[in-house]
Parts: sequence; structure tokens; C-alpha cells
Amino acid sequence: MRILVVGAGATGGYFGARLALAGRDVTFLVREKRCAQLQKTGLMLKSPYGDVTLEPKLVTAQQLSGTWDVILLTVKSFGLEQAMADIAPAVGKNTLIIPILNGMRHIETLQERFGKHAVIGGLCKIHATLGEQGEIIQLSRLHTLFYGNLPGNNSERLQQLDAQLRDCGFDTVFSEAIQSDLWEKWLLLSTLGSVTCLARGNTQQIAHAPGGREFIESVFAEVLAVIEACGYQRREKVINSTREFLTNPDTPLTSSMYRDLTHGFTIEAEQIIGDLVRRAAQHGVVTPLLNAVNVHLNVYLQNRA
Ligand SMILES: NC(=O)C1=CN([C@@H]2O[C@H](COP(=O)(O)OP(=O)(O)OC[C@H]3O[C@@H](n4cnc5c(N)ncnc54)[C@H](OP(=O)(O)O)[C@@H]3O)[C@@H](O)[C@H]2O)C=CC1
Ligand SMILES: CC(C)(CO)C(=O)C(=O)O
Repeated sequence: MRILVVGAGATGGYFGARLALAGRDVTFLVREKRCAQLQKTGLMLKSPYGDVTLEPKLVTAQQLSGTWDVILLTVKSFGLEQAMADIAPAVGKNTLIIPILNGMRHIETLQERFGKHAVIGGLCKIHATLGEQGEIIQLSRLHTLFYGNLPGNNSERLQQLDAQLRDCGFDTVFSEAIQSDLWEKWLLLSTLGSVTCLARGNTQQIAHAPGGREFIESVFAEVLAVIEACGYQRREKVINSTREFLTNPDTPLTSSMYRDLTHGFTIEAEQIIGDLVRRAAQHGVVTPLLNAVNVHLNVYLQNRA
């Protein structure tokens, strides 16, 4: 299968590199600046599993030709509109698009543009960032890619896709409940992003501050109430383990949004928190903490602008 990885940033660069190293037919769709950088330095991966540099196959939007079997979409939410316009010529009638953006709204946006049959549910769990030379830095050993059919879609091509993605040097989950996985990832990520961005520290620091653990639990409870109002059917075991994970005083967790914010970069405030706040209002769920986080992140974005 021909795989087009859209974006060679922290996540796209990581999973794309692993796929290419495993011999899959991978091309990265990149913009001019990143293209020039990668042509000069190669795609450098700094990883607890060992460092490696590869010469990636690169293409820019102007050079795209033909359609692709798989499109792994790894742009940030604010790059989605442009990315959809760029990939449109590459989407054929059998193309499978796997977005791994955080949040949920992009799924409907992609389905509206390319049709439900084209969009596979996807998410990734990894701690990765870009270094000063454009290298991909994997910050922990976590590297899991989840994918599966969304409700109302039953693509038989997923078996084929699974065979392509498996055994490539990262963990995979071919999920039969990707919709639940997506809600649960949002629960984890939005809670983690909220508390770390508001407190400007990791979860270990927060858990050791007076009222810190309760703070994490209260944000978690708000997010859970929102996603349940939106239709999430609670899986008690996952809820409990996620809550434990986030409040563990021995583990210093941060989120990619927190890393972006502390570096002064733009952040996916709307996709990760704003969308939750809007859904809460639609369903009459009261979310004072999430509202405060939303204001905080928006003021950060205003100051940045
Ligand atoms: N980093 C992490 O640890 C995790 C991130 N996520 C989520 O994954 C998503 C991607 O995040 P991440 O990889 O960190 O983001 P990055 O900013 O590191 O990478 C995104 C890349 O997309 C590229 N891009 C944007 N628009 C286009 C386009 N039209 N054509 C080609 N390339 C494009 C950017 O390139 P350019 O250099 O040209 O701007 C950039 O390199 C986000 O939704 C994030 O929340 C999920 C789990 C963990
Ligand atoms: C939940 C987590 C931390 C791991 O994948 C993440 O998605 C992020 O940092 O954006």
C-alpha cells in the first residue's frame, strides 16, 4: 500500500519514519521549509529505542500526483483546512484517511469533505516533540497507534491496513471500539492539557501542591460529564485507570499542548478545550474549571498574537 504521511512533525515524523524503516512505501507530504530542512539533514529520530537518521521520500502539495491507499494525517488542528485542500487530489475512491489529531471535531470535518467511507478512526499515544534542528525527539518509550472503523463505516480494507501498520517498531491497536477510544483519549488529553497549562507544571508537581490532586480530579470529572452528555458510554475500568494515571504523584506527566505553550508556540486551544466547552453549553453541563482553562488559553493566544 502506498502511504502518504501528511506532516513530518513530531508524530508524523515519528510514525512515518518507523513505517519507512520497516520497509513500507512511505512518502511525506511537507511544505517548502520543512522539505528543504529534511533534504539537508535527513529525518533524524532521537529515541530511547536508539537514534536513527533516514532519507525520507518527500513531496510538496504542488508535486502530488495520483491517489494514495492510505493517508496518515498528522497536522495540528489549525492546519487542517489547508491540509484538506492539499490532499484532496490524492484522495481516490478507495483511499483510507487516518487522522491522529487530538480532539474530535476534525473527524466530522474530514467526513464532510471526503465522505464517511474514507475516514478511519485514529489516534496516537506518544510523547514527542521537535528539536532545534528539526529532529524528532521521542520523550518516553510510549508509541502506540490506534485505528478502527468509525460507527457506520465497515471498511474491509482495514485488515489490509492493519497488516501494513503492524510490526513496524511501534505498538498498534486495531480497535473494535475506536469511537470509545477517541472519547477516552480526549478525556485523558484535555484533563492533562488543562491542569498542566493552568498550573504551569507537570502532574507530579500538581499532585504535590495543596489541593492539587483534587484539582486534577475535578477537571477530569467535568470532562467526563461533557463527553457522557455527548454520548460516550463509560467503560469503568478505563475511567479508573486513566484517573489513577493522571493523579499518580510519582509520575511527572505533561501534554504536547503544555510543551507548545511553554515554548511560546501556538496551541490547539479550540480543538482540545474550546470544543469541549461549547459541547458542555449545548448539553447544559456546568464546567467552571474548563471555562477558566479556555479563557486562560485564549488570553495566552491573544498575548502571543
Ligand atoms: N506531539 C505529541 O506528543 C502528540 C501530539 N498529538 C497530536 O497530534 C497532532 C500533530 O501534532 P504534532 O505532530 O505534535 O505537531 P507538529 O507541529 O510537530 O507537526 C505537525 C506538522 O504538520 C505539518 N503541516 C501542517 N500543515 C501541513 C500541510 N498543509 N502540508 C504538509 N505539512 C503540514 C507542519 O509542518 P510545517 O513545518 O510546514 O509547519 C508540522 O511539521 C496534534 O493534533 C497533536 O495534538 C497526539 C499525541 C501526542
Ligand atoms: C495523551 C498524550 C500525552 C499522549 O499521547 C498526548 O496525546 C499529548 O501529549 O498530546
